[in-house]
Amino acid sequence: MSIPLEVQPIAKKHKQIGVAVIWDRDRHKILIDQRLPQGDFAGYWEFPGGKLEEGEDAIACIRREIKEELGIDIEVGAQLIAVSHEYEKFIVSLIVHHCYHISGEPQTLECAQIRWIEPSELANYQFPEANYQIVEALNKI
Ligand SMILES: Nc1nc2c([nH]c(=O)n2[C@H]2C[C@H](O)[C@@H](COP(=O)(O)OP(=O)(O)OP(=O)(O)O)O2)c(=O)[nH]1
Ligand SMILES: [Mg+2]
Repeated sequence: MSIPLEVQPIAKKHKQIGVAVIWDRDRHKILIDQRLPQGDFAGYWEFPGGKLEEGEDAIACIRREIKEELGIDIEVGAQLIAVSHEYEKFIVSLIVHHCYHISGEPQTLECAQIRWIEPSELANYQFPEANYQIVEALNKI
């Protein structure tokens, strides 16, 4: 027997996101950006990154997204953490890597603003809920 259409649960979209914790040359500060004033999580702070494309792994995704969003070249290093979180409308898996700034001045190509901060300052910024495990992992370093 089939379930009537109106009572079938709607599967939430699952987004796989490559995320960069970019360390400055002295490896003391990390880069965070503020999302644009429209769209999902408008005005929240985040670590730059975006959706994995077909056939791409997290490392290639992060390198591409950082070039697109900030216009800089980075070295993608070891994974810090992978976090999955269910939001009201979708599920995200964030694959987070330590990254190192190689060259170029970060530009606000797809975000409202950019800041270099010390990990201990993360508590002063509003991040999406999925980020709290990332912040915790960074505070343990
Ligand atoms: N880049 C990034 N995304 C994050 C973080 N935390 C978090 O929950 N996300 C979520 C918000 C978004 O739903 C998704 C990635 O955002 P995005 O702006 O790069 O891509 P998107 O999924 O909004 O793109 P689109 O559907 O509008 O095409 O991951 C984070 O620290 N960085
Ligand atoms: Mg993005």
